[in-house]
Amino acid sequence: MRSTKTKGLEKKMKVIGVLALQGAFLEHASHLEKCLATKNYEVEITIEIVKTPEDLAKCDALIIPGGESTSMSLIAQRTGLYPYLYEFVHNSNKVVWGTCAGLIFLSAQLENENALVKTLGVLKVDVRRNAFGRQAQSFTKECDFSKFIPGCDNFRATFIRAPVVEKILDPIAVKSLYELSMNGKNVVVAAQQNHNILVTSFHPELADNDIRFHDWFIRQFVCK
Ligand SMILES: NC(=O)CC[C@H](N)C(=O)O
Repeated sequence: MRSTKTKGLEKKMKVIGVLALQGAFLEHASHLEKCLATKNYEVEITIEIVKTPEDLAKCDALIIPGGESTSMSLIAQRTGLYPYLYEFVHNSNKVVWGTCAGLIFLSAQLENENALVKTLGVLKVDVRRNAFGRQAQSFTKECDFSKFIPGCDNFRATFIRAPVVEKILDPIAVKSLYELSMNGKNVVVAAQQNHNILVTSFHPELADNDIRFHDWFIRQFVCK
């Protein structure tokens, strides 16, 4: 474990990577920077923009951002990064957070539009892509996440051509954190697998100046 000394106190160091093949990676980096600038954590955190296996090798945690999962998957394969990503996300000592397309990329099973996406297959769920429809059906909803983020009862969650978890394939490993009602049934839009994998259908990185979700991710997953 890497460590650093500040004022005589030994602090563990952790590197949070943001996968930068395509999509909203800069927005995640910006929210993480705001967390580091305004909050105190028990570990020393640095942020790494990840494009190569060398970048990924530095990381303890990885955020896979929103974008287009088909493009993300194809770019990962063409750049040769795919096997390194596969190994990383299947390593239980690593932390991973997939948002939107990142959720799709991590999933074991796709209900639809699966022809061109080679997923990383680690998240034991069945996911429906574009579950709410196309871009025109994208929306922002104020959500009460206080059941798992204390006090966070009014988070403005943005859903952009969002996927949903239609079925949890391993209910021991995967816990639903938040659900929405869709066509008379509940669908999962935030979930955790074991202690180290978080997925959200929505984009906390697009919540203007609201870093509560990223702060919770750092405390709940990265600092643990
Ligand atoms: N905002 C997003 O990441 C959209 C995901 C995209 N609709 C897909 O299926 O890959």
